Amino acid sequence: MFLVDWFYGVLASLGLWQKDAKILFLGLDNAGKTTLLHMLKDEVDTVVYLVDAYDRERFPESKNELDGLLSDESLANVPFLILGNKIDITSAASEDELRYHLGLTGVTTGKGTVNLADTNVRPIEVFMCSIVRKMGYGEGFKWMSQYIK
Ligand SMILES: Nc1nc2c(ncn2[C@@H]2O[C@H](COP(=O)(O)OP(=O)(O)OP(=O)(O)O)[C@@H](O)[C@H]2O)c(=O)[nH]1
Repeated sequence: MFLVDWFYGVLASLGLWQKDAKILFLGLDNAGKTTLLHMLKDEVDTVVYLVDAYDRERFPESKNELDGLLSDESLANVPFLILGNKIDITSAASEDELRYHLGLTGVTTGKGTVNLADTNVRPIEVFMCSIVRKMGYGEGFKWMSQYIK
């Protein structure tokens, strides 16, 4: 659902609305994907933020980037799904550890069905996953879907 909305947004902003197209943003590290995505963020209905839960060295960098997104006015009411990936690696960070390093302890809004419609609270939650093992992210997307109109 988020992908559909997101792609429609991207298509509209690129003048490709109602054209039959699937667009993939691909490129190596440092090619500029993130910068381009930042520029397209005004049409965004939800954000999925991926963190490598095994790469502890980059937690501070990941937190900085996340903080920047969370404080971006154009994303003020946008739900954030944080996916802590690579939990198939046994020494990957636990959910609590990841929450701590991302500054999310006590600030997430709750798993399951949580009605935030009449509040000013932005939905934000952490789900741990292993994308290669096809584990965990389904729950995250399900959680997120309740906040997409
Ligand atoms: N162990 C493990 N490795 C994973 C998992 N998901 C992805 N990877 C590996 O992590 C590496 C990076 O994955 P990518 O999908 O290329 O990551 P990316 O975010 O697109 O990276 P950039 O292109 O640099 O922006 C690859 O070697 C993947 O095989 C996972 O669930 N578990």
